[in-house]
Amino acid sequence: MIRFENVTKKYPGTKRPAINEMDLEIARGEFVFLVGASGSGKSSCLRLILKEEKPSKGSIFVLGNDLGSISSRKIPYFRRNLGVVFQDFRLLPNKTVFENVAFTLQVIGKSRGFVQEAVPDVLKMVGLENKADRLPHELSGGEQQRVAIARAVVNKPQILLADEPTGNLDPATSAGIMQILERINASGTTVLMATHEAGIVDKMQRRVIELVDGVIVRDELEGGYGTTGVVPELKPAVAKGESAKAARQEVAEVAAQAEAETQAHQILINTPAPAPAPAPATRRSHPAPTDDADRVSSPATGVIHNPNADSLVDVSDHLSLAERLGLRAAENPDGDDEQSVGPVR
Ligand SMILES: Nc1ncnc2c1ncn2[C@@H]1O[C@H](COP(=O)(O)OP(=O)(O)OP(=O)(O)O)[C@@H](O)[C@H]1O
Repeated sequence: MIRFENVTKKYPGTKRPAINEMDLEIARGEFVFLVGASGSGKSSCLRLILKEEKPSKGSIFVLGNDLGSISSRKIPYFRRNLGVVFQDFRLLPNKTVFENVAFTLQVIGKSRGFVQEAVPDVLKMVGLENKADRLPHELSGGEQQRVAIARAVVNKPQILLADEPTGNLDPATSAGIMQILERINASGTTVLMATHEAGIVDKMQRRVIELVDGVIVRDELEGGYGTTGVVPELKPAVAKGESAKAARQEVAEVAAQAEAETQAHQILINTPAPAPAPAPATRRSHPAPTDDADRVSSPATGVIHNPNADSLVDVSDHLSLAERLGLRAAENPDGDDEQSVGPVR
């Protein structure tokens, strides 16, 4: 489902690569934590999967697509199979909960009937069915993140990428978010989550991939947050699951060795855990969603236009979000006027 083959990513002007000769395979339906110190390459990994960044070397395959062969014009279509959740929620401040979630579907041209059915369903799934008319600043941080998750999964993506989704939330709220992500995973969506939250990783006991300086140093099938530097560097195999199995064996050996040393020297080792706060916005009244089945966008004007409707919806202030969510191409490299937002295939 996701495969990295000898992938290196080096940003211009940097001395060492953010991702260094990485081999990785994630199968359909897995729940995978990406852990590692700040700067170890977690976000770079997610951006490469989203094709927000190109590898300097190597190949990346996602959902059967070789990302190197997807043209810029096709990227928004590719990204419709991927949901993304960020630490800072990235909601549209002047739109209600319903509108924030509906926006994703409207931009990709779903009909009003579809929107009216899908949005309440997904809001129910995240427990916000009674807050559909609230604006983001009228919600708690946890509720805002639940809206962001609803928005990410309303189009039933095959893969959900989450970059520190609990980073701004307290532990109890984070636990609620993790339950939602588990439910989404149980329904068949593959989840890849970058996190620093040791407590969450330890509790869930899912596959854990640990990065140090852009290199996978641990790939454990049912792992905890772990302790960077204790586990020796691994050479992950390309074949599915091989690296995880190898990691498990290595970890077991290291654990046995550590246990023996601990007994011999009577050494006690302690581990800590973190948690910080959220962000708000402003109000504007909102119309009911319009029929967007034939809606197209003009990258030049930043306006979504439904040729069958009387009105234009100005989304110029939302373009970067649409781009970020992969719903609209940032630019048309072919230089023609072909629209990058269109009907679902
Ligand atoms: N756009 C960029 N230009 C140059 N260097 C970058 C860029 N993005 C990331 N880097 C560098 O690449 C390395 C990996 O960064 P990345 O954001 O992937 O790490 P991370 O593990 O997600 O960190 P954090 O946990 O702090 O979010 C870091 O050294 C970072 O400074």
